[in-house]
Amino acid sequence: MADSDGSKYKGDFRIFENVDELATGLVDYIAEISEMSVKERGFFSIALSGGSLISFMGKLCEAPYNKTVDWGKWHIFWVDERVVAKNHVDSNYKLAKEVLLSKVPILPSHVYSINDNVSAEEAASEYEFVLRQLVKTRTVNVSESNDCPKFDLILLGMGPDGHIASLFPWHASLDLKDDWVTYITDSPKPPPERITFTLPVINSASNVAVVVSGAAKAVAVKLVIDGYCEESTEVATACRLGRSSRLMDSWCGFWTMRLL
Ligand SMILES: O=C1O[C@H](COP(=O)(O)O)[C@@H](O)[C@H](O)[C@H]1O
Repeated sequence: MADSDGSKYKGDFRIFENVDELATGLVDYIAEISEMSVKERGFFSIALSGGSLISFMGKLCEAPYNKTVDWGKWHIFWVDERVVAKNHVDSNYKLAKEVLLSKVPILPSHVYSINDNVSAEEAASEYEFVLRQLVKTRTVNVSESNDCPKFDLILLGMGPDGHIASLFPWHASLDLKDDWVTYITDSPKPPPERITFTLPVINSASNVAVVVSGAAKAVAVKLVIDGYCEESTEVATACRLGRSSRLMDSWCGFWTMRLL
């Protein structure tokens, strides 16, 4: 498997019987990468999406993870965020806070949420500025092949239309090469105003997992799997899917990519 700039990825598909087993598989995977990153770098930088993925992460608040995970070393970011107040029902931050952040000893200063008092454009540019500072101090690692941040782990969900983060099929934001964080004001899924990491940042992470469940997403997952079989393995694949007539009934699992 090779990315467009020649980077190599190793990945696998993990399929589960039900969402409870999916949640266990996911938190085992997260705990393993957290341990490895803390051992190697002294930090664990993780970027979260919103949506159903976050509910699965609730298992991290249970034993043994609540005691074994080195929470003090976690630095938490958002791959994408809706430009709404932090206490708004659509806020990805609010969801993560309720499910995880308020229940484990993560340091508040290690939680990098967006500025919800400014426009989408300003929020994206401020978020990129914050990221640039953290890359300078290597709290977030840097990619060897470009100057992008190299998160230890990026967790993505996927919509039925194949969107990941707030990168929607055929949207111009998919083609951005130099920005790390961008904004959109025309999201096909409400709310319309969002900020999102760009594909170069997502494709530079050490590890990426795309977590998907439900019948509504089966078509999109089938296309991703076909894409993998054809050796087209960028995360971008998921965004460029569109629709297909080849159906699977449902899907419950996640697929991983590890930068070699
Ligand atoms: O709008 C969004 O949707 C996707 C998928 O959400 P899900 O609830 O269908 O799992 C999510 O990954 C993204 O972060 C979010 O902003």
